[in-house]
Amino acid sequence: MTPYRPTTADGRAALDRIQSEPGRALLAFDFDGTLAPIVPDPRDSRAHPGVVPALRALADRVRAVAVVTGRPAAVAVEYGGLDAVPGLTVLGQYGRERWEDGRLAVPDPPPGVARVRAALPGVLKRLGAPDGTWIEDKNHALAVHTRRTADPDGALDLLGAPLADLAERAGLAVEPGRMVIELRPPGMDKGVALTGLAGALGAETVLFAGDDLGDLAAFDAVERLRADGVPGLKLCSGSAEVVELAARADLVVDGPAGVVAFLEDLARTLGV
Ligand SMILES: O=P(O)(O)OC[C@H]1O[C@H](O[C@H]2O[C@H](CO)[C@@H](O)[C@H](O)[C@H]2O)[C@H](O)[C@@H](O)[C@@H]1O
Repeated sequence: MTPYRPTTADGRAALDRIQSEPGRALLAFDFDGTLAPIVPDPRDSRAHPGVVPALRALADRVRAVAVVTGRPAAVAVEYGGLDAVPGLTVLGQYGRERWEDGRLAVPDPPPGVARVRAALPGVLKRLGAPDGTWIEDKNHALAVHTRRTADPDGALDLLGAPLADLAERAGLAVEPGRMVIELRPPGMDKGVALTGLAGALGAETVLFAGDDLGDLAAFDAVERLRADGVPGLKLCSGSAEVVELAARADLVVDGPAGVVAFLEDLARTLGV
């Protein structure tokens, strides 16, 4: 008997279905904050040590396991050691990139990304961005991180409106996240990515686990799938930093360690 009981009837129905018919289920996960603990420098991010064993155990029993991340797909694979999970799909850059079996499909970035890349250092200087502000260049997107400044929230307040203006002039979208503002191509989000993957796989049940604002689009997608008769479970990797996801989730666990414990329990329930 599993100790995990979703607080919603829809969530309980979905978890029951995953347990009774795992071969029809898609299990999809965000990376940072869900599979990997949050760390000050994004380059130091690594999956929780329990992630790969748990995903490997489940991969043989379910229809598919996927990671849907704002990271470049290859970076998530490297930082997560995810190439050890057989059959895993990684949709990177909010679904623009696809990694499978060591093969990576990446479209060209739109020209606005190069314009933002050229302008961003000058914009941050003019605004007086505090020490510790860091630009992460993801090739398809630029992320401005404030976690390592003295006042991360204050820095986000200072930078938010001007970066939104810069993104708009370059034809890019703004993606706010945990102590970060991303300027990225519009037209794709984790909901579009998850819906497309679930449809392509013919998944009859979907679980999505996330922790950050960019994961709300995937929660929206789970709700749309439910309305179409596909049971879905919204799992939140909870933190004090983001409360919006917990409010929308069927089940909240305590950060990446809680996600791993949930996956280990699911694997035990499935007899693997
Ligand atoms: O979609 P995700 O897999 O959750 O990726 C979202 C962004 O995560 C990374 O930033 C976050 O994690 C860092 C490492 O723990 C942390 O330092 C930072 O404050 C967080 O915002 C990543 O750097 C971004 O590129 C991702 O888009």
